Amino acid sequence: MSDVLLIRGAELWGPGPDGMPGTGARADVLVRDGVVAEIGAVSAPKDAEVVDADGLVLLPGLVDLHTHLREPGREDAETVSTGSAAAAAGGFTAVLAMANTSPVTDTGEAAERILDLGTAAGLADVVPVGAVTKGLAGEELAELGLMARSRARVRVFSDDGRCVQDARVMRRALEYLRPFDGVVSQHAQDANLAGPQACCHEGEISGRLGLPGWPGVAESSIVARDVMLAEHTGGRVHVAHVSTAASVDVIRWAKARGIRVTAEVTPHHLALGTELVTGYDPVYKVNPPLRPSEDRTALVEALADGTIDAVATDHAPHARHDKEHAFADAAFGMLGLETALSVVADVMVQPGRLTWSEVATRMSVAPARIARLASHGRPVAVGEPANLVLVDPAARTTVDAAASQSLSRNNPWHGRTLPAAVVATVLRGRVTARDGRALTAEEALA
Ligand SMILES: NC(=O)N[C@@H](CC(=O)O)C(=O)O
Ligand SMILES: [Zn+2]
Ligand SMILES: [Zn+2]
Repeated sequence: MSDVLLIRGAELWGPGPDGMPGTGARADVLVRDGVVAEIGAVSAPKDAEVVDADGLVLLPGLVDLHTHLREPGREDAETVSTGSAAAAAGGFTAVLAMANTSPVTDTGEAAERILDLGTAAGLADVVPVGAVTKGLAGEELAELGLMARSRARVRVFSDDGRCVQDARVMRRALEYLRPFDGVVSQHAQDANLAGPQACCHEGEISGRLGLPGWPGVAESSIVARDVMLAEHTGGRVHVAHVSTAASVDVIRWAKARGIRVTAEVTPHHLALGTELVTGYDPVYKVNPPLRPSEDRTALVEALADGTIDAVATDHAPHARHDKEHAFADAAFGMLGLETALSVVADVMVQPGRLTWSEVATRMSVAPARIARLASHGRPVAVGEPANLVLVDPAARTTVDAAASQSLSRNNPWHGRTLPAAVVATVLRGRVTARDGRALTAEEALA
């Protein structure tokens, strides 16, 4: 493969050299040695690989703050390699790998192992998230400082899958992480309000189906507590997978007060409603649960106005033998990496709620800033690392779960037709995926 790449005639919607929002102006982008070398009307050097980008949108490579890659421990559901392939196919150049693996990522060595697995796969920057507490047990702080100072330079810490329930532990984590500029990504859910059997939104539908539910207040009450702890400590809190209107209100209030809080929403919480569980199909079983339309409307508005900073997938692969059970017994979680951009295009761009420039902000610039990733979410400008995604905004694709790059098949979008498609993903100047297929590891590292 050539080390020189010419992307010809793309609409530039990522932030420009001055950091200002992109305007969609058309230009050629020449990439050499992993860096953007020239922008404008560029004649192709004779050794260049040329990608015709007529009618296509060029954005900085997407960054996912919330991915479950399952390695080590559950390589039957996903590996760093297969998850990286799904990421590249979906337009991502960096993913943050959640710590709820087996063993848990709660030491510097464990974090470095994840980093090295990502490097070996070569399809996306795999950035480990560190656990907040040892073994995700919620009691003793994990080796936060050692993870932060390791080669993996961990800045995002989360017990995701579980809430940091103890306010004292949360306070200590926020205090401890301040000098490292770290952030706690909280799975906000009061375990005492939800109950161990909860498996969908608590409301009229859960009552009718006879399924125990999570009330929305189990989430918003923890968000309220955490923003007050962030104010008290001066630390940074990030709310993972926000799912209720009340949580959005708390975040809006906290931001207005100057509290250091950020938030993410998943494509599925924007687009899918609690009524889907009436068919008892476990593909719609996810934590936090799909919510009623009032909540979804508030999430869409908050993502549009920037109260919610980022879209994150919460890509949660599960093997068939864990997912294909009666609703009450199935594992929580759904795939997300390969469909995220199309779902955002469907819910946010097509109805005119976000421009492509704002998509670049919510799916690349903001998540990179929250995770303190220096080489992602950058302006499309000369001298910047060439981490890019090329999107066809006019494409329509019917999702085929069987065609996924993920090892798992728990894809809630199967059979749905979605707008916009990732044409190419570029990581430091190398094409990592074309037309929904990631390169093989050998091709990527060649
Ligand atoms: N989202 C889910 O339903 N499941 C996640 C855990 C989590 O994100 O809380 C998982 O690890 O499977
Ligand atoms: Zn979670
Ligand atoms: Zn998660």
